[in-house]
Amino acid sequence: MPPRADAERSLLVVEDLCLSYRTSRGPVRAVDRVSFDLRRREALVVLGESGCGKSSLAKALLRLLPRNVDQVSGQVRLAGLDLLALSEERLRVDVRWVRIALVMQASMNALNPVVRVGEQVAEPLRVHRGWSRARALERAAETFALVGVATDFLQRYPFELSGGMRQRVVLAMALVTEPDLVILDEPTSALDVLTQASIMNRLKQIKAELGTSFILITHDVATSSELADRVALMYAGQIVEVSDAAGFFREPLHPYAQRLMASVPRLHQAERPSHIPGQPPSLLSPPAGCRFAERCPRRHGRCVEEPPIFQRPGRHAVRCWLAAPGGST
Ligand SMILES: Nc1ncnc2c1ncn2[C@@H]1O[C@H](COP(=O)(O)OP(=O)(O)OP(=O)(O)O)[C@@H](O)[C@H]1O
Repeated sequence: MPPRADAERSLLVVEDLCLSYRTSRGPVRAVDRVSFDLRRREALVVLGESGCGKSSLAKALLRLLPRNVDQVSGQVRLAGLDLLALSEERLRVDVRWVRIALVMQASMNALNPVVRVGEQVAEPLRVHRGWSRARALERAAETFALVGVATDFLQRYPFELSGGMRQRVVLAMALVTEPDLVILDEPTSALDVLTQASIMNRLKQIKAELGTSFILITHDVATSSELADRVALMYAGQIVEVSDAAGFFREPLHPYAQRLMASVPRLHQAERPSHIPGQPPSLLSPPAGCRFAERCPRRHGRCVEEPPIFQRPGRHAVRCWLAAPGGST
């Protein structure tokens, strides 16, 4: 939980957020007591391997939930407004697209194939702000320029665009209403490395120019380092470390974070990258103690108990006994 002074400066404060799904094999707790805060103009990268709960977290923030969701609890406050307590109507009219836009995984493949992309980018302004078609198209053209798409592309259909261009169009759709926060779920994972880098660069410029905050969800350490001011590392439904990005990439404290960084290939590095042996635990029946213990080279007796979140100086928190006061991180 962020200290009070931080909470007051935050755009988004998430506390003890939990989400579970009903399945035929029992409840799956995909998001388990997740807490973090995000300031204006900040980019938080939620990093973690496939299945750790990143997309579920994004959906829980905006209550865009599949039917088999069993339970959502905790708090999500956007500038003081409690999103989990808000009526569905207010969430739809006042928050989604208007204040928080979500770009879902693979959404560049979900553009309407028979509508010109300019019209699709203009649509959120017509629906959520009631703007005329002409005014909305004018703003769509400005937003195309912002994301690096030539304005004559407004007239094109999705199939006439490359994957990178389609992804920029989807970003334009998220940015056109000038929301406070844009959540991007794996926005570039289907694209080649150069296109990924160019889109990340563009997001950085947009953050500086418009003051937009971002939550970027990814499994890719390299992509995440480009935009991140802060990093929240997820493992088996929980955030295990949240830290400023520079500190995280230089000297992560959680043993999972350390192993993850050691698994990333680097130039000018003598040792070969090492993969992390084993698998994350099933979210149907996670272990009672630390969830990483089974794969952890620094496991010790205390790890049979679940570690709480230990606050470190700065806005740094670690869910590991080694980070306890007097511990050896
Ligand atoms: N609708 C659902 N019903 C049941 N279980 C689900 C549902 N959606 C996700 N899960 C489960 O919840 C867990 C977290 O999934 P989630 O998609 O949030 O992870 P992720 O980190 O985003 O992974 P990926 O990047 O592969 O999508 C996984 O065990 C997944 O199987």
